[in-house]
Amino acid sequence: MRQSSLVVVANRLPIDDSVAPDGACEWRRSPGGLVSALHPLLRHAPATWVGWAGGTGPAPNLPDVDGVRMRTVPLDQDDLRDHYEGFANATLWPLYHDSVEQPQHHRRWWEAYQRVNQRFAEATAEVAEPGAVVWVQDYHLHLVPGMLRAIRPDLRIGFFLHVPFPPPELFMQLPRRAELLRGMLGADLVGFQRAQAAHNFAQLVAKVLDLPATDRRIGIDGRVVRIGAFPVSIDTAEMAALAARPDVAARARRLRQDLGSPEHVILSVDRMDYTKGIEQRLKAYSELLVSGHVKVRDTVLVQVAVPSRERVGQYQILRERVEREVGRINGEFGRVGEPAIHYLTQPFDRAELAALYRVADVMAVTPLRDGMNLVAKEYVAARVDDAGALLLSEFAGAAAELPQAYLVNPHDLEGLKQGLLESLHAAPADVRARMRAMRAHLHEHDIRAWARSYLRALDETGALVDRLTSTGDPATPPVPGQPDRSGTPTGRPAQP
Ligand SMILES: O=P(O)(O)OC[C@H]1O[C@@H](O)[C@H](O)[C@@H](O)[C@@H]1O
Repeated sequence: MRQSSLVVVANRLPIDDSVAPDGACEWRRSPGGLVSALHPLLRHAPATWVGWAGGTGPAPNLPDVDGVRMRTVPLDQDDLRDHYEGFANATLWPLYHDSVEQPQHHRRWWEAYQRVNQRFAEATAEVAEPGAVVWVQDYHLHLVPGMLRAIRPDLRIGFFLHVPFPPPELFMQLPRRAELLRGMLGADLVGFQRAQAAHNFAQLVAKVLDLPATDRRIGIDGRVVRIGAFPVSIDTAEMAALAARPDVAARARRLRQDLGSPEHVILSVDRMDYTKGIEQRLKAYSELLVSGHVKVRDTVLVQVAVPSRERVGQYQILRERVEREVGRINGEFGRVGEPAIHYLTQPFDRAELAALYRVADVMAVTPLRDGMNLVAKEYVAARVDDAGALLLSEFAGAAAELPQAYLVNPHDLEGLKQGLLESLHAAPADVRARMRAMRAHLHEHDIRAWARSYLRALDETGALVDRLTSTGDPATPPVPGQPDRSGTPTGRPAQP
């Protein structure tokens, strides 16, 4: 078994399968996301990515992807239903997003969650070389740090949560709250998107486990676990380069014509998820049509809603409701060849997405709760022309970093309507100034800065990151507000 000095562990492998022209199955690196973030670091390691390849068959033996080894963890039908669709996405996901849908609790789901986490921990233990750095990602794998430490105490283990971490009042509902917290504390560093989440975690650890905890450090079993905020980001330069391509700019012009050359284009791009506030946004738009503040010929809404977790009941219900509402609005306000809403459920390739971003005068990103929301950041990165208004929910993690967006509370229907109108009719100079400031922020705080700052904080000696970044990639200075190697926050803290 080949072993690696850096191991990333995530529920999904960073690859997609597609069918080659000769009919064979091909695996390709998935565009965007975490893999783009880590790739520049991983390729110098050598590194292994431990994850699920999708589906429920036997684990495929995958080739290295761009120099990164793939270690597949199989899930069977029961694991898929009880671990992924059950405990991860019908218990934790709604609970962590303010319980906007009711979290469900089933003992069978918890058993599957433990079983699958143990499988991930064992696979990781096999591929990590002595003293390796292991970075565990997200809410599907809360127990892995603890389980892994029990097998391999020599490892340096990090855990990062991409979604919000809820306040104690909500988390306390979990029947297995103590086990989940203990699992995370198997790590040396627990990272969150926002400082508030780290605070929630420290409070819970003190309350549920009776351990000494501050917002920075927790003592357990004679060890110190550090906690902190590391807001995740995107590959800003890649998105900007894509959006600046002449073919993408031409495609954007064409899209505008295809939309009927309206005065205003509003765009929303979401996974079909009840946390994204799609229904609230449609209601606001529909009321603006009724009151005549928005007219179909002048303004169009393009709503991309890519189906997600389709076997989970709450997602099925949402899709039906969204589609009924889109149909109603188009029936009532559209005309032949002029729908009020252009509704698309297909996933887009990156170039088409960049063209859509470039055509959007207003990008409406209004989730009810979101760990970060990378679509908001992608839109900003794509606006190389400094145009375009970002309408952003206060409840997206991104709002703390992009205060120049037009911020709204998506639970407040009148406020949402007001925000839409304000961003639609904002003075071009104001729009430009805001966009420029947001682009400058993302230029500095990109995904590489995020990965490096996290790994620096995890690997306190700095040996690993120095080795990874000494091969051509210029070292990035610590990100303001995030811990440096000594765990000391630097510069301006991320806003709450
Ligand atoms: O993996 P899924 O269920 O298709 O969801 C997409 C992503 O949704 C994100 O918001 C989660 O934090 C990721 O971990 C997840 O991969």
